[in-house]
Amino acid sequence: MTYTAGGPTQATTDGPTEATADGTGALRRVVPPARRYLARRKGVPARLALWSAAEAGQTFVVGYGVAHAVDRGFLAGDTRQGLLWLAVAAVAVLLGAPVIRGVFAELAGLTEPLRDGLVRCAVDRSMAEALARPGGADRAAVSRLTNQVEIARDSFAGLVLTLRSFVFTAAGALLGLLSLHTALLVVVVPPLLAGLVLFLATLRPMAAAQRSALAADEALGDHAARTRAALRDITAFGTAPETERQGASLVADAATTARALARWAAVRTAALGIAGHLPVLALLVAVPWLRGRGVTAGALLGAFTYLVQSLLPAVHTLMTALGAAGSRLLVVLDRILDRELLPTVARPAQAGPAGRFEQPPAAAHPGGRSLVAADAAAGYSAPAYPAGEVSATGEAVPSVHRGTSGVPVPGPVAGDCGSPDEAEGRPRPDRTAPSKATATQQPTVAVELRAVTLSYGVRAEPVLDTVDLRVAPGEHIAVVGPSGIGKSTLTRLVAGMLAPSSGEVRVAGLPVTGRSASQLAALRVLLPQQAYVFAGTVAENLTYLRPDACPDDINATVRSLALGSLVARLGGLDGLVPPDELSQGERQLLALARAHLSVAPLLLLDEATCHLDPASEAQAEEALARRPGTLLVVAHRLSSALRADRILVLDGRRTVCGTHREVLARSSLYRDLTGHWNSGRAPRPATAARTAAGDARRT
Ligand SMILES: Nc1ncnc2c1ncn2[C@@H]1O[C@H](COP(=O)(O)OP(=O)(O)OP(=O)(O)O)[C@@H](O)[C@H]1O
Repeated sequence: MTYTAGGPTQATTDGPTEATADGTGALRRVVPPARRYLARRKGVPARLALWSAAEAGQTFVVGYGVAHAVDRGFLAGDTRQGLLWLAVAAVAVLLGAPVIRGVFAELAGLTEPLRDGLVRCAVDRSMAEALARPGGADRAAVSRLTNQVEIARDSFAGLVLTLRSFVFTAAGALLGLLSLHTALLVVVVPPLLAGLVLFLATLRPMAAAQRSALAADEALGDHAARTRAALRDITAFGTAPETERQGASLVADAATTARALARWAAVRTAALGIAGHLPVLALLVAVPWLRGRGVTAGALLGAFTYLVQSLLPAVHTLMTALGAAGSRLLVVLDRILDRELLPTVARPAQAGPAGRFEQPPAAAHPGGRSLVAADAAAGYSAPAYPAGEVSATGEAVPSVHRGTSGVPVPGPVAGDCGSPDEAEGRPRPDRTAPSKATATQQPTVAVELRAVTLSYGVRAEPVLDTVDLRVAPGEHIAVVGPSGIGKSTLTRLVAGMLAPSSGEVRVAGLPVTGRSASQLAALRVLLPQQAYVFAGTVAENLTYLRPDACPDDINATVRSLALGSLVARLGGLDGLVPPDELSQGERQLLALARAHLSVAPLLLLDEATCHLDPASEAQAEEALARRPGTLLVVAHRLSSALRADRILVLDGRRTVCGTHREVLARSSLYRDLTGHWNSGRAPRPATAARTAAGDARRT
């Protein structure tokens, strides 16, 4: 499949890398639209400032009224004046409600248009992405984006409120200090400014670090999710070490970015300490000096009150809000506004005449594209998993070509699975690997197992134990045995996808262990139970393993497998295959036809006909048996076993091979199996069979 661990890494780190490189990427991108946004709403901040001033005045009047009611009224014995000042304070309290309402109404004038604009962006992007991957639209993306919009709106509102409160509180506190004594400002302002400057200096690198950490986390998550989805193909193509290496590298990236973020967080904490606590300390240390300059005890007490009650909490809130909400806002805005990710929004040329979005070229075919094609459209076309679909039927293919229909179809990976035909973008067999002609000329044995033992773990009981087998070229072999006995393991060994723990496996006279994917591709085709087809034309699906097949060959295959009606229903050989709309059996038929058309001298069918009815299975197996070459079939029906020249009964150490009559005579397990197949009951489970074998070995 297309999934490449390299792909996501590249795709997701491009932006962050840029942002990290100069530390200003996100700010540079976000500031111009933010300026334009505010410029269009100049009146709103001004009105907000007026309401904020009124709010500050209201707060001042409440305190002022209470103080005078006490000092000039009740304590001075003038109850009337005391009540009058209290009435002033009460009016101020009552006026507080409309003032707060005014503040929030103006705030909404700033935040709600922002939200609307961002929602529009998010919807446009979702539409663009849905058009770019028909049938594969990521519905969760819409919810993710709208969630991000809410985050942006809330962060923005919080920031505006905090900034506003800081400006008015700080101004009030500094004016208060100034009114008490100018010397107080000399002591308080330097550490306050130093902390603020240090804090502002951390903003850009911190945002870049946050973005990088986020991107690294996403790349890692993406890799994990895609690896999980591609496990089967990764195993099939033996690319686990490469996947693991890429995973380890992404983990290292995530750790590095998390450490960078932690370093900046430490600097920010230091800034908070300097601005938030140093002024109080400085004031304490400077008391003798201040007293010498005529600052009274009452003024000192007032200064401490201003610092502890107003200024420092305001600084703390500002830094926390700017640090958390500000960075978050920057990152989220940058993502939502990222034009690179908005193809149809950013490029009006793609809009249709009526202003409707036209489908991008990759989407110009009906739905049901395979994951391969969808991933490729999403940008993951850089191949990482060496392959050639050869081994695993039809689609575990890492790169995407455009077929003659213009539809992306899986193709080979340059360098590792045979050189692509540049003219047609089609796979070619590896010329260095033995061709069918040479393979059939040279070897007298098509498949050979020499004392093959395979255990999946060091201490695990062997699944196959010193198995010997020789299959002649052109022979048709059926492999039977209860569930879990090792039939698939055997096919994977013969296909070269598993290395034996001991012994040797040869195909066409050549050891398969250690061969490259392309060399193995020239030797055999393995069809697993789960048949893959990809979104492309019928012809592209059928000729994938033999791109140079002529129409006569294709038609002969279609006839041999009785595919005529299916092909006709799909619109002929040029009709498009909708993978999601085919039944399992139809998919198996297409995969079988593809194998039939291939020139590999050995076909391995691992229950590849299990979804076919007995008649279709018989037709397919007979067609594949007539095809020049050797056929090894994991049989799940007696009829399938009876069609073979010989039957290999896997039964632990008591594995037997021979004609139906021979194995019937020699293998109790085979007698058991045929009895069960005839009666339709489940055969004896492998574990029981293996326990019996183990018992036999021990005795
Ligand atoms: N990758 C693996 N790691 C560990 N054990 C495995 C692995 N693959 C298969 N096995 C074990 O090896 C044994 C044989 O499995 P295998 O798939 O070859 O059996 P099978 O005969 O094909 O079974 P079935 O008919 O159910 O497909 C089973 O016990 C299985 O659990």
